[in-house]
Amino acid sequence: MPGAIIAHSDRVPAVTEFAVLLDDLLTHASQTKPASIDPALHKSDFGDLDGRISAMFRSDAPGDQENGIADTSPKKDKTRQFAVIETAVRSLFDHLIATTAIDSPGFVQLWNLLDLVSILSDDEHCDPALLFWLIEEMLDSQTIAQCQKVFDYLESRRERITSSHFKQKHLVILRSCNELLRRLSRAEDTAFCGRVFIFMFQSFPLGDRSSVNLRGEYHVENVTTYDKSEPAPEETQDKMEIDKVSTSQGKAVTFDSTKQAPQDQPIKADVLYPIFWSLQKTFSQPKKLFDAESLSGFKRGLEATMKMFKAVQDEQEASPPKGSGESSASFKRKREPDAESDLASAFNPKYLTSRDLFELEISDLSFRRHILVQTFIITEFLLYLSPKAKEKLASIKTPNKSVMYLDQVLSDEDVKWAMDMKRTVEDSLKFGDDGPQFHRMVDTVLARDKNWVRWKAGNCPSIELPPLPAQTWATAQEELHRLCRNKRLRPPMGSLPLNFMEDGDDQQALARLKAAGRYELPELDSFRRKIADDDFEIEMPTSEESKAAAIEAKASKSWRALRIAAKTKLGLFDKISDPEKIDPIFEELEDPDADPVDAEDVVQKDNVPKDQRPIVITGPSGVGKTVMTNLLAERRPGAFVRVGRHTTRKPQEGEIGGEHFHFIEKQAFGMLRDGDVLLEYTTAGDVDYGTSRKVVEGITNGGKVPVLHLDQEGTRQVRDLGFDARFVLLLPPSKEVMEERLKKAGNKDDDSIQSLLKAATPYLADDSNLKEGCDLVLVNDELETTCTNLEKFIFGASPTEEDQNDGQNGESDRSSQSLA
Ligand SMILES: Nc1ncnc2c1ncn2[C@@H]1O[C@H](COP(=O)(O)OP(=O)(O)OP(=O)(O)O)[C@@H](O)[C@H]1O
Repeated sequence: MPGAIIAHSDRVPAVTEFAVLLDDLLTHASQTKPASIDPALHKSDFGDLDGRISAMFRSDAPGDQENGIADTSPKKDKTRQFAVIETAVRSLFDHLIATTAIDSPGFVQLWNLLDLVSILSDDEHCDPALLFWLIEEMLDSQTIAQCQKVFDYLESRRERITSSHFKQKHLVILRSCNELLRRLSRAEDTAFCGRVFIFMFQSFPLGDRSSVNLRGEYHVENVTTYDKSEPAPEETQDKMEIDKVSTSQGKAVTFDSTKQAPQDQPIKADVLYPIFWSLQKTFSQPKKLFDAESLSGFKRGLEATMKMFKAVQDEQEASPPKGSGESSASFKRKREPDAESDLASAFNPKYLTSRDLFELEISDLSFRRHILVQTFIITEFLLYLSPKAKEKLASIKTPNKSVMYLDQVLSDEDVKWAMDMKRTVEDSLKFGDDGPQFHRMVDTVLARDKNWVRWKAGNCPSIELPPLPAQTWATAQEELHRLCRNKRLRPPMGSLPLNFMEDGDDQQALARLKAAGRYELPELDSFRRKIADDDFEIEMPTSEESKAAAIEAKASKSWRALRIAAKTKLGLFDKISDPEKIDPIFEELEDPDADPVDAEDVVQKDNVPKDQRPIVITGPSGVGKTVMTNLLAERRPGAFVRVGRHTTRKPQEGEIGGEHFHFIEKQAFGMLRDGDVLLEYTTAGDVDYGTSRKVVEGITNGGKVPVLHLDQEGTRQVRDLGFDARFVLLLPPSKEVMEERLKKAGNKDDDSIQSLLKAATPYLADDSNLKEGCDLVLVNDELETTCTNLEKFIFGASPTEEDQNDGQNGESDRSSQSLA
């Protein structure tokens, strides 16, 4: 069929000649692939492609002489070759497009032609952008439905057609995709829009700024229309709750908090309806909040909405809907039984805003989540205007002022409002069986988005690291050699430096020298966790230095562990295939009788409880979590390991990095949080705290029981996540006793002691909410007794009455132990 066009296509002999070749190549290819887009054709499907093209475009080819266009300059040769191929390809392309329907089997000729052009452009026989010029024309000439077919082709070949010469192609790709997006309706062609976006995201490098919204424009065309008329006349009592105000678009109804009827009671759904939908305007154009009046109206509207959401939630909690979080008594209208289980049916790019649907909608969990996510985003936007955020933005070197809103600074009162609102939204997002996970997902996505916002504010600096200068490379290698040399020259193990004896008097020095720890071989298993900690640091380094130190420390620990293991577990060395992973030596030997180490293991196994789930100890700071865990670890050596939280603060006196806390920089903490590495994270003032999943897993894998010390919020988070642990609440016996103990400890000033006591107030007030979800509640009166009770609980024995009496203090209402 292509032959049909040769006759009328071109009068330039070289073009005609190439058209003949094209015809021949496609006929050959059509024997390989008779119909459909897939599979893609490869170079081999076209026979001796290179040979035939080179023969045709040799500068002394006969056609050139005839046309008087022979030019020996290679550049002109290339230009001419590109022009000839493009003209011939376009002729055939135009002909095929004009004569063949995209759905007909004959259209495979066009897909084959595109594959051929892609091969020609990769091999630099034609202009690299030719394929995308043709695609662009094709998209222009087809209906939306037909364009989907073109996208089937593009998606199936994406990697291949974008892998080389991307620079020459990227503008055409961008232009065609944007043009297509302009034609698509976000509401009706949502899925197709998504395909186009995904194609762009996957084709363009991560740091490419071509499709970044650098001017910070909002998609304001997506207008949400709703019924702005007043509520039905019978709602007379609610009339006092509403106050009509004129807005720029006409009449809208907003909520007047000053006339608000009963506190904490939501207003009626019909009254809320216009207030609720009017929020959409601000969601789609947050810059409206720069106006003080709009901001205060928006705040009131949002508060009313959240109050309603909370009421719906409370009702649903009291009488959980069957199945999927549906409405309860007061929200009588029901949906189809399993409509919600189908995500596709729950998703609609446009809100349905009929007044009749409103009650039904707000009783629907997935609908509320849409609004909550919008609210979460807008509170983040407001907090981006806070003085603190402005301070951070001030450090940007080449700021993109259009997305920084430098002249807008949020007042302290509004910052507080935004923070409170964010907290309320977060609580609501956690509602429902999968709520905690949903909240976590939203939080993670938005935390990552903040990084993009900052990148945009910094004018999209390159995220590619420049190649290392040769000199740096050479220096690093030299340093490496030096380190290796040093290692070989190290003194043999055992002759460790003795200068620690120089401190203090002779008696002290002698005592230090005699210290049992100096002569005992460390337990092999003790290296397992330490190596896991080093691995963690290597994977998620705080800084380059700490990574280098961790690599060195790991090598040293691995070497020492291997030496200890060599005495008893040499048989396991065979299992080590990678010198970086010496885990096999921590396994048990297959024949327990032959291994004396097993005797120790038996003892250790007695120390480890049957239920090896982590223990979470909650309680106010200063209640005695640390002493309790230490005592437990002393009584049951090797069985319990305290999980050090990661924190962004500096170490305090007596705190050991890696044991009490893992001290890291803010940026590293952000990476852990964004990478979903943390089981829980909380912030106190400016300091972040969080527990790494990996640290907990490292301890559990080592056959020990992790003990986590968490505050109320951290405990709530791990519980929400469904973390399988045993929860123990430790309470102070009384304010006076706690104060006395803190004073006795002597490492805190009066102010700190007072603030610790203040923070402990809910725990001293016997708040029943605190006890919810706890497996054991202990009052830390007499340390030994409390620890015994804890031990009994952990090892499965029920506390005796005697135990309970033992632990009682003077107060009649605070027993030392109760199993929740
Ligand atoms: N039952 C007890 N009897 C006497 N002193 C105690 C008792 N429990 C704790 N203490 C003392 O109270 C002080 C605070 O205890 P500890 O450091 O263990 O509290 P914590 O809960 O771990 O605090 P943080 O959460 O701030 O680390 C310590 O000096 C400790 O010796």
